[in-house]
Amino acid sequence: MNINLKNYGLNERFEQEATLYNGLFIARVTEQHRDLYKVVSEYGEIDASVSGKFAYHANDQTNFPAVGDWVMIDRLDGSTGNAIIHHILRRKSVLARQSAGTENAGQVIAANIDTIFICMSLNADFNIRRIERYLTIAWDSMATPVIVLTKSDLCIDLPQKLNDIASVSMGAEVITCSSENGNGFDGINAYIGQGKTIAFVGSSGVGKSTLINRLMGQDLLATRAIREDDAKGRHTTTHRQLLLLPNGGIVIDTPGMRELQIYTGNLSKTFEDIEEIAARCKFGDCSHGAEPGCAIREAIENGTLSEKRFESYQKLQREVSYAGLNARQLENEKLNRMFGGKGEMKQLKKHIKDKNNR
Ligand SMILES: Nc1nc2c(ncn2[C@@H]2O[C@H](COP(=O)(O)OP(=O)(O)OP(=O)(O)O)[C@@H](O)[C@H]2O)c(=O)[nH]1
Ligand SMILES: [Zn+2]
Repeated sequence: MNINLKNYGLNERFEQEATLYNGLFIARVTEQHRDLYKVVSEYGEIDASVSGKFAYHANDQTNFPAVGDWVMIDRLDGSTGNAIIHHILRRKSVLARQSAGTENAGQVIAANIDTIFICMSLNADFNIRRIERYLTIAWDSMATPVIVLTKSDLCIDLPQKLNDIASVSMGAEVITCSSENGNGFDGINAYIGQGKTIAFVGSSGVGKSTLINRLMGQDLLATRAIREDDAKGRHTTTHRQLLLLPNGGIVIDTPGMRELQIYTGNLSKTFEDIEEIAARCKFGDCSHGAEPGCAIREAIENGTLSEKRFESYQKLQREVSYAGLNARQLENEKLNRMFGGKGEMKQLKKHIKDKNNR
């Protein structure tokens, strides 16, 4: 079997890094099941696991391979047993689940994604705070976030909603679409092409599966309507975590992406009370520090809000550090946090600029 890994997103940067590892072969992780991986190499798909040494030195969860990672394996032929993964090539982007407050290391959901489509439906699911959280996760990942407002066929007050979104989108493009009538798919397709890796996040039921099916040109993923019809679960066989789009491009859709939705969804619910109190602060941009008329500090003083709870809320509000920055400043902030080296930074900046100029 001879597979063109460029279709799977292989580029010069990874090819070059791979030359550092003599005698090993480059492959991309297409599936993860606990300790067992599926990877695709030039010779096709093969089962793989990490070497004992690798596991020993990987002191936290984020150092283990994830779907989308480029890895170096010791064989191309599975007839002599699982391939052994010896190295992960440097990740271009990392989508990780934010750990709630504490020192818990994050968990990598997928790696080397170019574009994260943050999906929100224009009817039932519409929630600006949730978009902010997803945006934070996406900016942190180093992938480019694009906001996709789904089910436009069901929306009656689009201008108002677009207005609300504009106040938080911070430079991310906003696309309005409908899988029902196909509107807006040109906007999505602009981010799709050979070797580009994309992913869809968003609450359950916003239409991610429907969208992916439409892009795939076939009903590959069971949408909710089908799952509900199907009490016996005939359609619930696990689907592929990495899909090749018919006209080029790669979709990553792991179970972790689905958990990400639940996780962020819960956060929003969990801190509803604090957001309600904060809405009563005298100043809209109150930092709940020394400002007069701060409803949060008042609530902590009179005991209606626990200080601990407010602290954990603040920890989760990583987006606060982004507030007020424009798109360019945001990119710089991200790059600064991610890289020390100037060369790589320059390269990345150019890359992002090219992307934005498209
Ligand atoms: N009217 C309308 N309905 C849609 C559209 N897109 C999806 N739906 C419906 O919305 C429901 C949920 O869609 P899914 O694609 O299963 O949503 P999902 O985001 O994949 O949900 P999870 O798999 O639970 O994460 C289904 O009944 C779809 O038929 C749309 O553009 N317009
Ligand atoms: Zn306040």
